Amino acid sequence: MLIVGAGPAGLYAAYYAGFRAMSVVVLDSLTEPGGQLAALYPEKVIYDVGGIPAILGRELAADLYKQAMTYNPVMLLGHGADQLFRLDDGSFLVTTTTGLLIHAKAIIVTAGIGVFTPRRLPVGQEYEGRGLRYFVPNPQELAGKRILVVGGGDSAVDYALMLEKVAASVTLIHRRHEFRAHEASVEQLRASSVRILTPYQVSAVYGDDRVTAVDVTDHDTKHVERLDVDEIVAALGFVAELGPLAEWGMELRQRHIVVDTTMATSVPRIYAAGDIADYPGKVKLISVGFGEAAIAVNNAAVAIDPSKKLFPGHSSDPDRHPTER
Ligand SMILES: Cc1cc2nc3c(=O)[nH]c(=O)nc-3n(C[C@H](O)[C@H](O)[C@H](O)COP(=O)(O)OP(=O)(O)OC[C@H]3O[C@@H](n4cnc5c(N)ncnc54)[C@H](O)[C@@H]3O)c2cc1C
Repeated sequence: MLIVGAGPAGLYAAYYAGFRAMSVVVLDSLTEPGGQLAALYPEKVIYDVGGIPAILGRELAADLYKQAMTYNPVMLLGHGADQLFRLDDGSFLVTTTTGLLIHAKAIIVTAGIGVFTPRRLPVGQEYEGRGLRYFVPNPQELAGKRILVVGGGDSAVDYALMLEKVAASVTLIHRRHEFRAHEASVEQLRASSVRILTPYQVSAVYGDDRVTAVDVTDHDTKHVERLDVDEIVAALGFVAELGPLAEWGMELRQRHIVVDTTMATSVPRIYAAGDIADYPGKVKLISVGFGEAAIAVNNAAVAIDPSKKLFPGHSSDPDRHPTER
């Protein structure tokens, strides 16, 4: 089973496909699991996931990842799904943007709002992974460091506030005077120890193996300041597009994949779940994506092997779960 997208729907589908004893490959073009939770709102509290009264986006992403890994799927992060080839026996070959070839008897597309690409910092891209990053899944990784956060939206302000608690210092630069983030967060930011520089942009990045310093330039006065930093967190937003999946032959409606009540798309043995799946009455929520993922996996199990039952049994049944509780 190939699952395209490691957002909440894809991670949950990976768990469920493992529970159904399938061998599973999960692809995500991003290097972090969690989809929108990790990319767009890691520091926001989510209140409407059943059974979890309140949880941070990044914490839910981490828990979903842990659950997804229960049956050891092959998790290919940083690999986008690219071209689809259908074989005579009804199975598929899918190429990845990184040159891999994956054979799958069925596919579940949980691609959310499509391929997310972080808006890159215009300079210093060669330092990505060596002091320049677009995600902070675990703030402790940056404990004691001198950090530059770049951006003016919710993610940038949330990251600055989160990192202030563990970092040696945090500077936030934004190219405009006004922030796009929630007013309350901006007020919190102004009251914090975060150094705020506006309207500034990063004009050069210096380092050897890793980033050591940056030049930041005042947009109005062109004044340049050199800052010694250990880590740059670029939170400049993401671009999302359906990308190669649009060419897979599935019926689409307004950039979403049309599914029936079994989550089947118009291409046999390709299913869709989560934000990308569309049907009358669709509601785009994490909890809805979980249910759709379970429906998709169980129907795919029967499509691959008609001798299997649609109902998977209960995970609480004795001998059905591999981990200790
Ligand atoms: C600010 C904000 C707050 C929100 N708050 C809530 C809330 O409180 N409660 C709630 O229920 N919902 C909330 N949502 C909505 C919720 O985040 C989405 O419904 C959920 O993330 C959808 O999950 P998904 O797995 O379908 O897709 P996504 O989370 O979008 O994940 C899809 C993944 O697929 C990957 N992908 C796409 N195309 C490809 C490809 N070709 N190859 C490989 N990988 C690919 C992407 O990189 C991405 O990681 C919020 C959304 C936002 C933006």
